[in-house]
Amino acid sequence: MRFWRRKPAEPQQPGEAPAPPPDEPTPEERAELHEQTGRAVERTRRGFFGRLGALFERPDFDDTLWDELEEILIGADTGLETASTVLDRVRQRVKKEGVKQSARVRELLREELIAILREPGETPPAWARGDVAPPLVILVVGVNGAGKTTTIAKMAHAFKRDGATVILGAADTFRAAATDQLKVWGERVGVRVVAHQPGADPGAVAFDTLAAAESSKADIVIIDTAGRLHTKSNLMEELKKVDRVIKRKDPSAPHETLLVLDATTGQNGLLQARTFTGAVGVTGIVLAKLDGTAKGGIAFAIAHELGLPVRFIGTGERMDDLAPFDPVEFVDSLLA
Ligand SMILES: Nc1nc2c(ncn2[C@@H]2O[C@H](COP(=O)(O)OP(=O)(O)OP(=O)(O)O)[C@@H](O)[C@H]2O)c(=O)[nH]1
Repeated sequence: MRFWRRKPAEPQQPGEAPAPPPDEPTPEERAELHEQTGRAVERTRRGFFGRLGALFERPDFDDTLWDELEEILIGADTGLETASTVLDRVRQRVKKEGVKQSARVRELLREELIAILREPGETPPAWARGDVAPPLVILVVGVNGAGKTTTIAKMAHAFKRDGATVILGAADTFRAAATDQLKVWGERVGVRVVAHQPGADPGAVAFDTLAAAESSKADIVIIDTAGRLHTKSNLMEELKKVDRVIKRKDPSAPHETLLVLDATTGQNGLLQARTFTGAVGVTGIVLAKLDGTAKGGIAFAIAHELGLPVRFIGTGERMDDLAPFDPVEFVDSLLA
């Protein structure tokens, strides 16, 4: 699956054709996305959404259907508010259309689940749009252990595969191990890592990473940050500072700020997300470890309650185990 798209050269003459629209995925890429998404939601599907099959097997339905649907959605960690919204919308349409067949309810449920995931809007991420002059800067935030470092490595690997030169910035200077871990991944992926001594100023690391990207004409910069939550206010101040340093170098950057959430923590992740979005302008979510949980319904809560798009899903521990998030693919895999 192609992730990154280079900014086309500026048109030579005024009036010359603008950049072409993003490439449509090839049938092979579609198949790959389908396989990866299916694998990532396997547990959620088996755990909760699998029960939908039996519900909709009956040709008609009665009022108990709504309670059962609510139980399934909440069980998968969509949260009460999001579950109620989806089901209210389905119910209204059922009433309006005078639906009698459960197969039609299933169709409406599918449509409303997709609509929820599309609520944050459908603007593609900066790396896929091809409208950012390099270096494209991605700031990555999230609590320790969420899967930040692994996700950064996976992203770097994917962008590199697409032909981009990538530089990583180890701005989690709080833990020496974090820098070491990023360096190990950098070597494995084959991308440069800019790092300072433990305890150094994370802003200085960000600054040097951008400078290195500029001088080497890199396409993409990904900056790792600290994620200790026990000194929350310090952490948020530190993140704000990193963000300011980046903006001083390039006022349009960071072009994306991604919050990595551990999908296995379900609704807890939502609370974390609120803390981070309050401090830095998060533009998207990465749901790491989606393959390891039956709580994949959290994706609906993220879209509906935070209004943030999910950009990537973690589908396993290997370098290739990262997939772009596709609302239709996601819902169809859950309902399969
Ligand atoms: N199954 C699965 N495991 C994952 C995924 N992403 C990360 N992990 C695992 O989750 C653990 C934590 O990942 P890290 O990348 O070290 O997490 P981090 O947020 O950088 O944590 P710190 O380095 O402690 O800040 C590792 O064992 C990863 O292999 C995923 O998508 N699926």
